[in-house]
Amino acid sequence: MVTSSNPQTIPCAVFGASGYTGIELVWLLQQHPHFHLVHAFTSSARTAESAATLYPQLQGRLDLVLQPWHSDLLVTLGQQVRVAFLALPHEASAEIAPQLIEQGITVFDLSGAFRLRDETLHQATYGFTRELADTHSVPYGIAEFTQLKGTEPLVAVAGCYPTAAGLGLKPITKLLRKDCTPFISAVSGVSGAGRKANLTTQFAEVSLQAYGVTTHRHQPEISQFVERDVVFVPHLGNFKRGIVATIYAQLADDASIQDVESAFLAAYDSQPLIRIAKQPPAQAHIDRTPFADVYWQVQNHHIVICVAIDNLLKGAASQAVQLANQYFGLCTETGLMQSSGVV
Ligand SMILES: NC(=O)C1=CN([C@@H]2O[C@H](COP(=O)(O)OP(=O)(O)OC[C@H]3O[C@@H](n4cnc5c(N)ncnc54)[C@H](OP(=O)(O)O)[C@@H]3O)[C@@H](O)[C@H]2O)C=CC1
Ligand SMILES: CC(=O)N[C@@H](CCC(=O)OP(=O)(O)O)C(=O)O
Repeated sequence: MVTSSNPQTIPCAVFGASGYTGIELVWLLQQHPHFHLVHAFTSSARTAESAATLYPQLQGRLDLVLQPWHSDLLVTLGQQVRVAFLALPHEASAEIAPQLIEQGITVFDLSGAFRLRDETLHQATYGFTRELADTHSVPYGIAEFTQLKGTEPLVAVAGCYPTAAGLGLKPITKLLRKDCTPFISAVSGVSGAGRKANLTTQFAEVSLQAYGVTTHRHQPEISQFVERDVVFVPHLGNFKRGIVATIYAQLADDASIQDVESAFLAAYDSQPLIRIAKQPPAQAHIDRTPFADVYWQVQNHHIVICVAIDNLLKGAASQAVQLANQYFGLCTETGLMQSSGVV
């Protein structure tokens, strides 16, 4: 275990470092007091390139060369690092994670490859199979609700929309009507789709619009976490980063406003990266921060919950670092409070 009185460093690597969540991880880990970034990898399609060539805003602030990943580096990597953060497409994570685990490296995976426990549901959602023997034992990482022993080989970091929806719903699920199906409407900035070129996320094409209605892969993930069916409708908005989610549900007849208040306070009072908001949170409030802002109102037995997060930080990179902090016995917010974002 690493503690602040025992300032040991933990060598780590980032995969997918040229992508949006990967470069955010690199930036967080470079400034972290306990993690030491030994390698940052791109795909094998690239040649070695400085991080500042791909992200000029880092020029003069980060002197780091991103290396193309080749599987012949595996054994050496196993001797060099203790932890790997994977910011890769789902199928690439599914392939690389077991190889890293085999080398004794603990993996924090930001993709959807290991989030759904049920193999049939995973296949129906993602369209590929996983080579991992026991997907049921992989911890699902929403940091405020995940207990890690520090011995798990793999942690499946939650998705961006599921983090927003889960943080809003999880504290009050026991207070809902048994037959209530919560409705989640959420708007994401375009960085949610990653850096690769894509017509639908090109600046001139984006106009606030719902997508994936009834088919989005985050519906089963949210449902698995809150342990009930949900309706989820994501929207793409014409802004760069952030998710603003609005959740509607019906409270049980015997649930009071005080019960709701107590449930949220019990869940979040001692959580430094959750802010109970006094007004509906805006994208600007969480932009480039590791916080989730949570707000609710009850009218009769209707509850509306609003949650805002930065998709690249609390929805991905800073949540992965939070989980890694917890894994190594550090305070959850270590190295995160001053995070500023790259993209
Ligand atoms: N964007 C977001 O808001 C969130 C994303 N996620 C998840 O995080 C992961 C990364 O997303 P994001 O950063 O947006 O994606 P990007 O498209 O921005 O980046 C993908 C990265 O993966 C690398 N890569 C692609 N294929 C391979 C491969 N076969 N082997 C090694 N490296 C490879 C790319 O390298 P190269 O540049 O060389 O092609 C690039 O560095 C995804 O699984 C995504 O679902 C999770 C939460 C939020
Ligand atoms: C705007 C946009 O396209 N968002 C992505 C979700 C972000 C993401 O990469 O999903 P994970 O959090 O599951 O990894 C999508 O709808 O697929």
